[in-house]
Amino acid sequence: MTKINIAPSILSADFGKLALEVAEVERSGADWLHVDVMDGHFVPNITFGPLVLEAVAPHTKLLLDVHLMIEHPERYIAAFAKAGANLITVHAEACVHLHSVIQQIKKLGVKAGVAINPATPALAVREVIEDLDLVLVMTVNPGFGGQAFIPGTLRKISQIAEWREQLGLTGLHIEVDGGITAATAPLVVEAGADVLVAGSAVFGREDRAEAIAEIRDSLK
Ligand SMILES: O=C(CO)[C@@H](O)[C@H](O)COP(=O)(O)O
Ligand SMILES: [Co+2]
Repeated sequence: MTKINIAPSILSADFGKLALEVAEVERSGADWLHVDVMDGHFVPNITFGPLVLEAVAPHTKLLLDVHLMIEHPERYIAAFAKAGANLITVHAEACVHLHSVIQQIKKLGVKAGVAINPATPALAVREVIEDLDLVLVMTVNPGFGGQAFIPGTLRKISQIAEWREQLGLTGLHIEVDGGITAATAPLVVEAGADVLVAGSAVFGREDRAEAIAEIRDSLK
């Protein structure tokens, strides 16, 4: 059976006590920590940069999963790797030379992911899929937490899972991001996802252990 990883997104955490928030989701059964970087250009919202990641990194042993929603990600990859990123995901829509950006990430000894927006076809990752550690299928339009899951993204998850199977890419993760709750988690896992980002569904709840357990229980 495939292990399903739950990755709380710190976008919905209380930034005033970020280290405590991160420690709490780690104690509560999270597998990865999802770090949403937004630049106010690729997406309308602005979050944080490598300095905040560097401040968080010593407070957790969770895999640091950095989601770059920024233009020109190639300019910032080295800084995020140095700050402690274990996995860096760039958007296909933000990279003119996607293959080259993936190689840049891997040369730094960091795992590489490519994200696609709801309107971007799965084909956008097909030519590079064999070089990747992860494909991130956005299940909402990027920029904000707390949005509703877009059901039309399920067929893309299935398509990517089919390529994973056909090409024997057993180590390739399929991550989903946006609107993941105990209600939508079974649908995306059924389609082939194995990394579930959950922002508001975890940090929006008082009891984070209960929130993570509810998502896991929904998969039984
Ligand atoms: O990348 C993003 C948003 O652009 C996400 O990682 C959000 O943080 C997910 O939030 P929820 O939909 O789970 O509240
Ligand atoms: Co994200």
